[in-house]
Amino acid sequence: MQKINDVRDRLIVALDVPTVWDAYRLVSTLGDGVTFYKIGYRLAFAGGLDLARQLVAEGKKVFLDLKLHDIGNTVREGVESLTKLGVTFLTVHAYPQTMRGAVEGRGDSALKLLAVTALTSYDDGDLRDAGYGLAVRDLVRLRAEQARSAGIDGIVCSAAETGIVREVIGPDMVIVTPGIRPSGSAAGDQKRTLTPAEAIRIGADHLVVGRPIIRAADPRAAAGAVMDEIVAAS
Ligand SMILES: O=C(O)c1cc(=O)[nH]c(=O)n1[C@@H]1O[C@H](COP(=O)(O)O)[C@@H](O)[C@H]1O
Repeated sequence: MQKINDVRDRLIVALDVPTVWDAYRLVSTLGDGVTFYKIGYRLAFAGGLDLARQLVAEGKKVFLDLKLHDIGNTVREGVESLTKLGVTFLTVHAYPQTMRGAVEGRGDSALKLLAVTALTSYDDGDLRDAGYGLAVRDLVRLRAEQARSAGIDGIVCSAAETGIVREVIGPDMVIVTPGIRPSGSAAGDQKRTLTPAEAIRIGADHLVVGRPIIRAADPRAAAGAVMDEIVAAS
């Protein structure tokens, strides 16, 4: 498992809010208890890249979740541009050409690339509908192997696959798990979910949590409860 010096870094809160203003309000509500934020489609397309720079300047860690996927050359050039933002993580889809392009673009910068294996909203039936002949666990395993060969830094998967992924990637790559649901919270569109405590016990390095925190009546208390679970299970 990766060495994480500050246990707070194990929780990544997804800033899936409509505006930079909403994001700032949330970051200020959550305060020092949350050190790591994810910026995805919603904010990235609404001023989120400048926000990423700003959060980094304020000492927060940022996971830029752009899930890049294109021909290798285009991915390489896009990743090269993104190395200048100072963010910690960037996602690409775990297709071999895409991952190789991304690794070239990352070069020896500090940016860490995460490969998204099988989205946590997918089950075996959804993969079949998308034209795949593999079950979720087999696809995750294959993509984790390909990510390791390509020189990717970490894997995004459901916490339920942490065991098989760790077996494939060894101790040095990081495992980041969305689809986290504290007990009693609504799954929404997520199909492969685990609780924060289960995810940590099974060996996930970082947990991504969005709606259970950002849509809670009291986001600070919700984040605190997730963090308490993480600390107790660590
Ligand atoms: O790459 C991701 O972060 C990601 C991969 C995945 O397989 N599943 C997944 O839910 N995510 C992201 O993780 C976050 C989960 O949010 P909630 O379902 O609201 O907790 C969203 O921002 C998703 O875009």
